[in-house]
Amino acid sequence: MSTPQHGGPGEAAAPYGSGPSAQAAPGAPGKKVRIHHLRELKERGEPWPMLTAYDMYTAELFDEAGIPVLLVGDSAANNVFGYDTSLPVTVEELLPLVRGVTRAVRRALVVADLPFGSYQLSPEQALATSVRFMKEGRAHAVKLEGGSRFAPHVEAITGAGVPVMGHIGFTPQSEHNLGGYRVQGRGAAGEELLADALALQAAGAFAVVMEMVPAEVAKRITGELRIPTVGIGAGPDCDAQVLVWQDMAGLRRGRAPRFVRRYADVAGVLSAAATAFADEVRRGEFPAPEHAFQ
Ligand SMILES: Nc1nc(=O)c2c([nH]1)NC[C@@H]1CN(c3ccc(C(=O)N[C@@H](CCC(=O)O)C(=O)O)cc3)CN21
Ligand SMILES: CC(C)C(=O)C(=O)O
Ligand SMILES: [Mg+2]
Repeated sequence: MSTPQHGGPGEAAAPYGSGPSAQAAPGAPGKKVRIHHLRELKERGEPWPMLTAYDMYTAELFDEAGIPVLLVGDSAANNVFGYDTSLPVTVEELLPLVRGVTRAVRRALVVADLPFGSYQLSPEQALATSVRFMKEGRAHAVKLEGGSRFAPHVEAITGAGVPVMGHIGFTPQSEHNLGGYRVQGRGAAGEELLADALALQAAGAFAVVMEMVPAEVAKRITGELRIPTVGIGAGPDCDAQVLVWQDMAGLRRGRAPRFVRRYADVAGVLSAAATAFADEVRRGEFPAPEHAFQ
C-alpha cells in the first residue's frame, strides 16, 4: 500500500498546523493529520478546533477550512436521525455516515463515535465494534465514553493498533444515570475526573474529550496530561475545542446549550432559499428557458 496511514510512524515533515500547508487551498493535496501532530500542538500551546460531521459536503468544507479532526458523533442520533437522546442510534446507522465523511476528507483525522451498547459489554465487544468502524467505515480512530472502568476497553482497542479518543465529564450516553444535562466534576468529583483522564491516558488513549466540566478542573487535567484534552463546555484552557456543527453554524434552532457560540445562520439561509424556490415555482418563474432542453 502506498497510501500513508493515519497514526503511523511520524514523518520528518513540518508538523500539521505550521507553515503554509496549515491553510491549504481547496483541492490542494495537503498533509494528513496524524496523532503526533496533535501532541505537538499541545506542546506548542496552540489550541486546535474539532467539529462533528455526518456527511460528505460538510466534511469536505470543514477539511478545507483547516479543521484537523472531524468527529462522526453519535450525536447524529439527535442531529441527523431526529431521536430525542443519543441512546437509540446504532452501528448500522452510523457506519454509512462515517464512510461518507472519510471518503470526503483529504487531511482531517476522522474519529468514529462508538454508539451506546456497542462497546460497554466487554473489551472484546469494544474491539470488534472498532474494527467494523475501521474496516467498513474507513475511520482513522474511534471514540468512546467513560473513565477508569473503560480503561480495559481502551487497551483492547489500542492494542490492536486503533487510536482511541476518550470522553469524560458529561457523557450523554449515561444521561439517565447522570440526572440530565449537568456539569460534572464539581468539588471532590474533580479528583475522580482527573483519575479517569489519567487512566485513559495510561490505557493508550490519544486524546480525551471533557464535556461540561468546570473550567478550573479542565485546566488542571489539561496540565496533568501528556495527551490533548478536547473541551466542550470545559472552558478556554483545554488543548482543543469541539462543537456540534449544526450548533456552531446555526442550523439547529431553539435554545442551544450555554457552551455554544453560533458562527452563522445556516437555518436562515436555507429557509430563505427554500422559500424563494417555492415562490418561483408557484409563480411559474422557475424553470426559466436556460434551465430547459430543446
Ligand atoms: N446539537 C447537539 N449539540 C450537542 O452539544 C450535543 C448533541 N446535540 N447531542 C448529544 C450531546 C447532548 N449534549 C448536550 C445537550 C444539551 C445540553 C444542555 O441543554 N445544556 C444546558 C443545561 C446545562 C445545565 O443545566 O447545567 C445548558 O444551558 O448548557 C448540554 C449538552 C451535547 N451533545
Ligand atoms: C459532542 C461530541 C464530543 C460528541 O460526542 C458527539 O457529537 O457525539
Ligand atoms: Mg458522542
